[in-house]
Amino acid sequence: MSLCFQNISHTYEKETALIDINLSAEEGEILCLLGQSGCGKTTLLNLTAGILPLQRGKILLNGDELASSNYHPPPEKRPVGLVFQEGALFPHLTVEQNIAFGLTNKSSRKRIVGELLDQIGLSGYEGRYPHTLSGGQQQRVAVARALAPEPKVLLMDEPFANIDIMLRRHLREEMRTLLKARNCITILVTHDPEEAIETSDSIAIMDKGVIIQHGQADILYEAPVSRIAAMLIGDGVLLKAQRANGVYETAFGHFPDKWFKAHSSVSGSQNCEVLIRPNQIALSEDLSGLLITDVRRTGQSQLATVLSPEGQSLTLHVEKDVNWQVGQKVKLSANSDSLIAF
Ligand SMILES: Nc1ncnc2c1ncn2[C@@H]1O[C@H](COP(=O)(O)OP(=O)(O)OP(=O)(O)O)[C@@H](O)[C@H]1O
Repeated sequence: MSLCFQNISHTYEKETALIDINLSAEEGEILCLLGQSGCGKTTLLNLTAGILPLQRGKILLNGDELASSNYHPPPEKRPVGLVFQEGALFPHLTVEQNIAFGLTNKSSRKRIVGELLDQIGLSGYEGRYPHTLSGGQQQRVAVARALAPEPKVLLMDEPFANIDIMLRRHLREEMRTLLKARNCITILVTHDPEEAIETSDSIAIMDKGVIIQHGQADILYEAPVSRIAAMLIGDGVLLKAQRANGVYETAFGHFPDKWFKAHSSVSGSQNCEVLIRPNQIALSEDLSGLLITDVRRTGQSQLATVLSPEGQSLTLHVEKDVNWQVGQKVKLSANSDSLIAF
């Protein structure tokens, strides 16, 4: 089974929300749409769910049309489940009635609800009403309700956004296990990079209605196609530079070409930005170098702030093998040839 978006574009009156989206996900895959507010994530979900009619392009499920510009089945006729930011459970229905809401076959109802309650860890909560549940429990019930009719596609729009951070991590793990067991295709919308990395199998990074990069988190981390992609996935700082004669001149020293990935070096002479991920740069003592003005030990690494001769500050994650101190003077060097520039 696969879900395929082909040449999807969408415009709201004057505003273009999606431009020529091409994307696909396979059976059992959790695909995350990651991007800043307003980049078009919810619009793509709504087109898939049937909340919005498709204006251009096609959505195919296993090769068959799920929707196109002249085929628009209503949401209830699509094999698609939907979970919103707020569970939106029916307040007057019990947990059991909420989960069973979309089930038509009475004989299998009890069994399906029982199995789902077990999987979401809420067995015994059948008769409770939504207002007596915590936020996390309500979201679990919302997911169970969406999964009960066994949709082929599950759409989740920031489902953990209103849940506190500790529980959110736990819930993400739980949901990933549940979704993998169900084997449906999940599209998860988030603007939280950590959630995208930890929950999904692949990530589509969106910006201004366009998918700028799609792939596994590690590829996106190591080889982002642009500064926006770089800053959306993983920690890092961007440092202004000018490249000339095989050297990137920065306020914090000269970075030679050999510190950079071969294919990602900016060519010729030009202004650019160097991406520095945690632990890509090492410090070494240099009495005529950059002054360390602050050091914080984070457990995994050290956050060291250095001052350029012109008074600019740069804070970097550096290895914790040397305990750097405020007042020491240092120079920067690359730990490997893995820097990239845009
Ligand atoms: N009903 C609407 N009418 C007009 N413009 C809309 C409508 N819905 C969304 N838009 C616009 O379309 C663009 C994409 O919106 P969308 O809600 O899809 O983005 P998003 O990435 O989901 O944002 P967020 O993360 O804030 O939910 C935005 O510029 C938004 O202002």
